[in-house]
Amino acid sequence: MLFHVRMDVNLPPAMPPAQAEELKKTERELAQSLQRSGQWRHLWRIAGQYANVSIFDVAGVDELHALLTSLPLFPYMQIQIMPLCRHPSSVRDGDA
Ligand SMILES: O=C(O)C[C@H]1C=CC(=O)O1
Repeated sequence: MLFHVRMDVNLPPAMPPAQAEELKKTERELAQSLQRSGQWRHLWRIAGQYANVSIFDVAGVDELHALLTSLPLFPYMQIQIMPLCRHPSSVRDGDA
């Protein structure tokens, strides 16, 4: 099942820079691992914002929830989720 997810990151201004860098590093490693496994299908930066638009390919909402809450930056993100289904006019076969 595909989900469109928008994540807006808001790190507290008072967070020590070294802690922020460590969080971003561990987030990057996990995000890249999930991309290689195919669960995190697309990852795009929203221009000019500390935010991304992503497409996840997971079994369902429970797996998506577990994945998102496992992200190191999860406590500092606002997340919007849109479940996707195939558009009848899409010329692509399969999903996305
Ligand atoms: O930078 C972000 O958009 C937040 C998060 C998503 C992937 C990653 O490496 O960090």
